Amino acid sequence: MAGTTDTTSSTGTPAKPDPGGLADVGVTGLAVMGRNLARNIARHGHAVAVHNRTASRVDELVAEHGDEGDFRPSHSLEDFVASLAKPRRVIIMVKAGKATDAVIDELVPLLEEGDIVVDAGNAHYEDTRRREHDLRERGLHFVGTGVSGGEEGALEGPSIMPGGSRESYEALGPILEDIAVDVDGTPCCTYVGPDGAGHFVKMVHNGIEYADMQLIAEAYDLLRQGLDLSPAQLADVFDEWNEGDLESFLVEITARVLRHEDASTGKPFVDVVVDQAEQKGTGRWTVQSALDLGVPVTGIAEAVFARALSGAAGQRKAVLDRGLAGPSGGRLEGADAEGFVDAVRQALYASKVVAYAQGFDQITAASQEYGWDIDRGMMATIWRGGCIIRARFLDRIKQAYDKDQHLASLLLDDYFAEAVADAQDAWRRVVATAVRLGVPAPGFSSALAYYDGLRRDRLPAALVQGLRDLFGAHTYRRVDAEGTYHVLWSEDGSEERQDTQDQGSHSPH
Ligand SMILES: NC(=O)C1=CN([C@@H]2O[C@H](COP(=O)(O)OP(=O)(O)OC[C@H]3O[C@@H](n4cnc5c(N)ncnc54)[C@H](OP(=O)(O)O)[C@@H]3O)[C@@H](O)[C@H]2O)C=CC1
Ligand SMILES: O=C(CO)[C@H](O)[C@H](O)COP(=O)(O)O
Repeated sequence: MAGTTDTTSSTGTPAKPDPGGLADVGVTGLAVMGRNLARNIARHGHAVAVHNRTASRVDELVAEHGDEGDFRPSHSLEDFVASLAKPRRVIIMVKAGKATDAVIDELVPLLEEGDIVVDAGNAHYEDTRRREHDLRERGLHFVGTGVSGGEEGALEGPSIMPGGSRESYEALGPILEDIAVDVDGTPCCTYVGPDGAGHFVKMVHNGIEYADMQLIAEAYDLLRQGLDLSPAQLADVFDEWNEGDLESFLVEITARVLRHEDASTGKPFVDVVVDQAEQKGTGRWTVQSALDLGVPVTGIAEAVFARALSGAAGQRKAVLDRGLAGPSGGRLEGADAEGFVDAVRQALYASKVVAYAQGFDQITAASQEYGWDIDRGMMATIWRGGCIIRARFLDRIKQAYDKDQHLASLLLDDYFAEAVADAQDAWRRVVATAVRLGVPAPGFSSALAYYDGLRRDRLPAALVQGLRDLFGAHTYRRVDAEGTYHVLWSEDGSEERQDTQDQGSHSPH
């Protein structure tokens, strides 16, 4: 019963708040995300204890929204912990990194065995693994959970990706599923896997978010440069695309941003914004992790590098001042222009499929590496609503993994294989046009290169292996025999088998 020691009925239904009793759950860190998450929890009938380092945020929350539910404000962590029913469920929603460690250090001595500490910020999954290990040793559950949806999602229903122990999910899951957004009767929240799994999946979500936005930006740039369409005309194009396979939150808000006019100048808003994309780091983390796991996430990497290039202001100015050669440029005319808008739509869709396929490959690799046993179909399910990358085609991804849990690549699923096959002529045309016009489209072109690489029977990696063997005796394997080999490049050019003593020093071939 809420307000005593138990907050959910045996069916997992939230119980009615008891104003005199203890709180069901606590949130510390009441900036935009924590404040809205606490309001969401309270609106769902749970008594929520609220705390923030700077006490005024607590008072503001209660003054402005106290009538939305049962808030239990505290100005000290001691009072905050004392106001919670046991096992205590504490959600930390503060700045990722040192701030999270500082809050955990202060919180842990106040807790008891069996209590649950939830980090709902954007933590690095390696930090989460470390914290989970340390807190487990002290008898506490540590749940690293991804929360996506931004300020509005936190309030109206985010997508939630919790990791940690299964046992902790038993106690926490009902509240999280309650506040998560619902799509077709399914909450966008599920248990992801042990220790850092939740934060890993959130990190990849953000990486895909970077790739998605880069592709959208390239589509906009190509159409603006190639066809001279205005931002307002492009807003209509994105609106139309949002009616079809590309339907997604990011495409929807692209139309809004492109249609928006700057109040002080009357110019299109997009033309008064400094063209340097910033980043808080989750995209970079995704690429760093992918490098360690050996998974090509070219779409995400190109997006991170494109932001870095945009931010290299000094270098860009120096190049602009000097002027570097490019194509004569010009707009697309006649047959070149005909059908180009739709070609870009198809290129965007195909490139997006590649970016998601790569992101899911990274989840697969990490799940194997860390023994997380992540259900990829469920990840697609909980990304269908609430989060920034929510999109119609996540239903298709869910269906693909429902059909084959061991699918080696999303590109192999019949639906996606056919969709990309249908789009490929347009995709090639768009990439070729971008090259011809000198419009940078690293997302589109790297996605196509990845697709073509994956399709190839033989790759030039064979030559790379030969070069490595020549300059560094790094060895190679043969297509027609087991073992590893080395050519005696500086002797008579004969081949040696390297991996077995008893095979003799020269290859039988
Ligand atoms: N903003 C967004 O759209 C999203 C954010 N996130 C993640 O959610 C978390 C919260 O984000 P957001 O709401 O934007 O807030 P911020 O990331 O701006 O963090 C501000 C909060 O952190 C607290 N804080 C900072 N340092 C400390 C410290 N040393 N000790 C105690 N508290 C500290 C602040 O307290 P004080 O008021 O005292 O300064 C404040 O409550 C972050 O991890 C973020 O990455 C996740 C998804 C989306
Ligand atoms: O977590 C998020 C959504 O789920 C944020 O949108 C993300 O932090 C934005 O990242 P960046 O500032 O690096 O673009």
